[in-house]
Amino acid sequence: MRIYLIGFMGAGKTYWGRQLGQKLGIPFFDLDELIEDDAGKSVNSIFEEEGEEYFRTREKEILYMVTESHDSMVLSCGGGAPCFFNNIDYMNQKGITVWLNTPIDTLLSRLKEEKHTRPLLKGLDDEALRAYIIKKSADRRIYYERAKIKIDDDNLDLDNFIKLIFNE
Ligand SMILES: Nc1ncnc2c1ncn2[C@@H]1O[C@H](COP(=O)(O)OP(=O)(O)OP(=O)(O)O)[C@@H](O)[C@H]1O
Ligand SMILES: O=C(O)C1=C[C@@H](O)[C@@H](O)[C@H](O)C1
Ligand SMILES: [Mg+2]
Repeated sequence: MRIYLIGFMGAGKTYWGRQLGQKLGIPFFDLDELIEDDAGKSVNSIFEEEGEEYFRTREKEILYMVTESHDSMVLSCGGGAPCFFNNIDYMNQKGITVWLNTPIDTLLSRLKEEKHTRPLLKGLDDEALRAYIIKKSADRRIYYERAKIKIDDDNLDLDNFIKLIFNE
């Protein structure tokens, strides 16, 4: 069983992925962390030094590598991963895709604190950040909504989170 968590930056993919892997007793990976380990530098530095296009190519390659080498895993994807190279179709073929459709206000309050770790958010003040989140999440919706499972509730505990994924 492969579970792919997708959704906007700050949606909670890394937060939930780690807990889910532990609870289900299967390996957990974070795609951004795999890319960082492989490159030996942060996502920020990759964007700065190699550019976004290079990052997206590595993102796809590492998505495929970790998928092909694990029949069972939880993979927390980066916010843009499903939106490039038909990656969402690939993930749908290979496992269960789960979209964390976290409300804009929750995203905003989380991302205000963490702008510096996300290259696409650097330098945005609070108002510009809100506008960016609204626009970019609307643009990306066509990819996110192709997930097999959609989670709208941002106030769940782990057991209820798992029940939603397995339709219990
Ligand atoms: N359900 C939650 N309850 C409390 N805090 C949360 C929850 N989900 C996420 N957070 C916190 O919000 C912040 C952003 O979450 P996280 O890093 O998991 O986002 P992400 O979806 O992985 O984003 P990215 O696409 O940028 O990797 C983190 O500080 C995390 O601890
Ligand atoms: O939403 C995005 O495009 C991104 C999200 C992060 O997880 C990282 O993958 C990177 O900062 C880009
Ligand atoms: Mg993350």
